[in-house]
Amino acid sequence: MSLLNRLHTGRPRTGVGTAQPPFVPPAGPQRYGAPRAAIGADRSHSWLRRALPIVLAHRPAFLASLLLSLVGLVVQVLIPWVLGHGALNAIMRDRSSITHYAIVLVVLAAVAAVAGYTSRRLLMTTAYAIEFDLRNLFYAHLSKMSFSYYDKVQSGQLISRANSDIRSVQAYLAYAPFILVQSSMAVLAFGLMLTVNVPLAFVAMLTVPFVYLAGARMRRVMLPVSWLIQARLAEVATIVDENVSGVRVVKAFAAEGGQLRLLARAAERLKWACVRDADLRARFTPLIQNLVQVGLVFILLLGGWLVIHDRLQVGDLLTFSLLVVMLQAPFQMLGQLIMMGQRASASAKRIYEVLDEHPTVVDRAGAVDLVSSRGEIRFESVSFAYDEGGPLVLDGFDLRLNPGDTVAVVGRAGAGKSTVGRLLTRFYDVGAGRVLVDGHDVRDLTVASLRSNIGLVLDEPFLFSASIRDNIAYGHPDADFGDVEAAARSAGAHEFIGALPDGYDTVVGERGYTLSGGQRQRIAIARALLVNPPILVLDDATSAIDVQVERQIHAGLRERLAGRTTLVIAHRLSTIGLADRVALLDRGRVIAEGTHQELMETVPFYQAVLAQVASDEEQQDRERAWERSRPDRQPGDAAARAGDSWFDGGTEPS
Ligand SMILES: Nc1ncnc2c1ncn2[C@@H]1O[C@H](COP(=O)(O)OP(=O)(O)OP(=O)(O)O)[C@@H](O)[C@H]1O
Repeated sequence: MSLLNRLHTGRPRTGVGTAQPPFVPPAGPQRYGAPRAAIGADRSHSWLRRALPIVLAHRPAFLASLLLSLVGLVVQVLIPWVLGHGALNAIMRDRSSITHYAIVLVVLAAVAAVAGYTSRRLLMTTAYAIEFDLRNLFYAHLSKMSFSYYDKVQSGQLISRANSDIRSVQAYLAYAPFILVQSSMAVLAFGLMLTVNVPLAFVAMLTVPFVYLAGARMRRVMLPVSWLIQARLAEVATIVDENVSGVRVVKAFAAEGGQLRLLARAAERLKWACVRDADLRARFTPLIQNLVQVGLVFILLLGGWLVIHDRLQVGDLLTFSLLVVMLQAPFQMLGQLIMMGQRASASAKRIYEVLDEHPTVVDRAGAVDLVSSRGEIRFESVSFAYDEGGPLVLDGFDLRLNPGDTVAVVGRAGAGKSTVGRLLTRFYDVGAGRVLVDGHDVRDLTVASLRSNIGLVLDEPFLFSASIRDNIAYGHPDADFGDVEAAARSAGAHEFIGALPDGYDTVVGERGYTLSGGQRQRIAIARALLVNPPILVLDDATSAIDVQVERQIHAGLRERLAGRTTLVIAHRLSTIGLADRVALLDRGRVIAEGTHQELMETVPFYQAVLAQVASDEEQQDRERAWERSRPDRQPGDAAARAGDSWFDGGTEPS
């Protein structure tokens, strides 16, 4: 039994089923699961309120941490109070009581230490759990977004939002309540002051309204700067990302200098924003922190006067001075909290900008699964533009493929050939008309089931930094080695893979750049064949393969294509040979259909298109010759690099 047939057994040949229920994370400990909560959907709410469900999802550990921090705090505040009393008692009344007070102080210090450690440990764990949830949420959202979204965004922007923005939101969500609890030390200290001397307690707090005013001003001026920093961090990330992904183009054009200047300019702009931020911090932070010290001056003045006039005990004055110093730490933290809050607010808005975008291609209510398609495809009066109100790429496009047909779509460059394949797979939805598979509008089918019935091979295949075997088995990870090898043979890849140092275990470099363009394409064809889809779309899938090798691949493919519906987006003369029928595309519609021979004989425009294709091929041949002469294609290097130990500091979770 062939691989093709084997993979089909056990499933009905054709039909539709009910839509799959939404993904439910597996039960049990959520170590690597879906995020525990989502960001609030109401955009009119503040960023903090929208983020609250994520924090609340970690309530037990979070509350325990806050409670312990409160315990530690109360004990810390009690220490000066006990000290003041101890001093007073020992000096004025009973000297022997000093031992008793010393023991109480040691016990209090021990309780404060244990509570402090445990609360911090719990807080850190919660902080990273929040970060984990935020990042998963962000990635899960990105994975749902449609192609039209990725057409517009820069990957550097997304990377920066997934990293530094999430980090600053996490820091605030986790630490703000902790800092607020710590700041309640000020309230406790004030309460104790009131029990000692009421007028003196109010004098100690004289400067607090000024602290509030300075804090409010600081918040106002820091928000735009925080936003600017995050935006410029993303700008730098984008340039670095483009330089790394596009390093071959940069080097081919000897444009390193220009790119460095571009990066330096972005880094300079980032530096300016950071310095502005530091300047504002330097102005406001000491002001907020030291206003409290001014209170100490008033305590000493009034307290000293009261002691001299026997209206206050020396021990009470000592307690007061210690309590005023205790006020300082919360106010220091308050300054920090304001800064963190401004950065988190800017970052949250940048994250929400992504999360508030909705995918345009989604499962409709009542969508059904396409199960083992027969492979009947129809495009009916399809019109499509990439941008709303933009030029129509397809305009009244009609095409029919019966089960088992192999049809090539041919047209000038930019005529819309690849767009036809993208509409079939619902990378985009049609503007008007319908695309039908087995008689079902593709919009009435679940996206996942539709795509699992279609194998798509693109002219620029993306390979992952993994072994060749894993790359081929990407869509079918459980496939046994025999099937992987059979798919590779059909794609004409087996021989060159066998010649690599580690054969199928050879790890390819990022995006598969350690292989030639033609080798990458053959692996991509094998990857699609292994999934064994009833429908195959070959979008210029052999463009980088020598004509000789392509002929061999065609022989293997023909065997595989039998009984399967194949749409060939043909940019090459030789590829057209794979098809039984050709559809000629011009100005968004099919203007002629027939065999290659019929069109050659009867349609002069077809001849003109093929003449253009031939001239493009010559250019591609020249580029391929250059690619072959590149010195940086060393498959063995990638394997060696992949074997490098990158982490020695512990055991990573598997
Ligand atoms: N993601 C996109 N966003 C906006 N316009 C696009 C997008 N992709 C393609 N286009 C435009 O749509 C038109 C058709 O593109 P398509 O890739 O389908 O043409 P093609 O016939 O396959 O071209 P080629 O033979 O050069 O690969 C082109 O004008 C192209 O500029």
